[in-house]
Amino acid sequence: MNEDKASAYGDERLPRYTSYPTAPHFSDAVTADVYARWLGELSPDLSASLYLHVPFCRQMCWYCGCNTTVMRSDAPISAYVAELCREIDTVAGCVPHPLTVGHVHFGGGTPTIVAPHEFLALMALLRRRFDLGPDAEVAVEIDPRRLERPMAQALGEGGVNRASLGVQSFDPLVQQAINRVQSYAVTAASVEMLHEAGITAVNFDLIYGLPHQTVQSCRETARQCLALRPARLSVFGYAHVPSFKPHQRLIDEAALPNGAERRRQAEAIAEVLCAGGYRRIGFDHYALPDDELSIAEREGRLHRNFQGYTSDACDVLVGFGASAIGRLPQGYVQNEPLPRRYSRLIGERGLATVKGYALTADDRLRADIIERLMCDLAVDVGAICARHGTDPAPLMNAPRLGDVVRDGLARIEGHVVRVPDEARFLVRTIAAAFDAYLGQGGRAHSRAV
Ligand SMILES: C=Cc1c2[nH]c(c1C)Cc1[nH]c(c(CCC(=O)O)c1C)Cc1[nH]c(c(C)c1CCC(=O)O)Cc1[nH]c(c(C)c1C=C)C2
Ligand SMILES: C[C@H]1O[C@@H](n2cnc3c(N)ncnc32)[C@H](O)[C@@H]1O
Ligand code: MET
Ligand code: SF4
Repeated sequence: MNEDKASAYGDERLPRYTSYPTAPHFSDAVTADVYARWLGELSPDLSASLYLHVPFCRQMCWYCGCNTTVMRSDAPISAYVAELCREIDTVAGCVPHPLTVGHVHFGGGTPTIVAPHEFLALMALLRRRFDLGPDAEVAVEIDPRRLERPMAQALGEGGVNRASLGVQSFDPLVQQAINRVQSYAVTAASVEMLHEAGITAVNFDLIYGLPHQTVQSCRETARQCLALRPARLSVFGYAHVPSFKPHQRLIDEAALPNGAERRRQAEAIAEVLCAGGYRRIGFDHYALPDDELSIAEREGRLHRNFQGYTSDACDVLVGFGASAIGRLPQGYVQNEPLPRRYSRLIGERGLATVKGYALTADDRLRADIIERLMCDLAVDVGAICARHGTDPAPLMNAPRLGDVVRDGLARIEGHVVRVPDEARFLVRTIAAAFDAYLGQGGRAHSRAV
């Protein structure tokens, strides 16, 4: 792989391909009525997963790119939980039979900001309205700075069996610069509380490319993580997009590492984690060899959804809450992102769909190719085209694919496209060669590395 080319590709702004087409291509043609009809058409043999979004935090981390707002009082949060319940009832009422659910994910924001009894009520409602098997995976995103024992216990009681903790960086200088002070002791105490509640499958989120972060500081954070032995880690490159996340202006741009430094940081974290016994999953996840994500990766059963890499092979993803995205066989739906407008829409109709996308045959083909490439770092375009009953030649002849092959980012054998390990961090670049909408979104994406 040519180093200069690799760094030029790494500086490109590209989608993360958590869906195809990506969210910027959704339109208001998909309304709540369309969603209700799509739900009504679901066949009983489909497996479903649920995503519930809680868009509140007690304090803003300056780097944050998630859909969240600072909420200091509890009353609006309780009101929001009631709206989530109304949405759950409405959706369940639109489906002609109880959906079989294998995975539930609470994301945010900080879902553990709700009161313990509210969380238990939400879980009880989900169990009443859906067919949640005894081995359903229930995962919750957690802010370790705010986790208290009663909530940890409620999570365990409610059936949570996976927790994802925001760690980001253990470096005190970096923590000051991002307005997120969180000692190693606080993180360790959260892990301990979760263990006591019976929740042993833990994920840590880390970020590189933050202000004042260095290769050395990234290595040190990764080493500290090893001591706590989470089953998984997600390692994201800081996406600095102050034009649509204005609080990111509080980040000192002069202290941000450049593209070459970001690449060294990502590689340093990978090196420490792999030396510590973790396997690399896709371009930004790491997992212990006996973790379900590692097993799924080895068996070619890895998938990609809005949370990133997953072993979840669901046919239907139902999203609840402000900004939540759903994926049905017919296409994507997205809820209103602003909590106040979300509340109003739920009050009026019980649904808050404002955008979406009806998939075409060509979208399904490209979505399959991009997902396999993002998950396996290789894709048999010939086999996927055969399944879709179409000719692989136009895809294999895409000019961008020729470019990345010429520059050593991918190899082609017959109709198989393979990404060599040294180009793993650039897999989005190769996936983009199969994206028919590339460059049409008009919105800023984050850097490829
Ligand atoms: C918990 C917070 C979430 C993060 N990302 C998502 C959630 C729920 C999901 C998400 N992120 C983006 C989209 C749009 C469509 C897509 O690319 O597939 C969705 C559904 C895009 C996005 N993510 C970040 C930014 C700045 C953008 C917009 C620009 C772009 O499309 O690239 C930053 C960011 N947010 C999160 C992560 C992990 C991340 C960057 C590494 C959290
Ligand atoms: C859900 C996870 O997303 C990551 N995260 C949140 N905001 C950003 C951003 N701007 N860039 C990269 N990663 C981010 C954090 O690691 C968080 O824990
Ligand atoms: N809000 C939590 C945290 O930052 C979970 C990850 S970010 C959605 O710690
Ligand atoms: S990173 Fe997590 S805790 Fe921080 S503002 Fe974003 S959602 Fe809230």
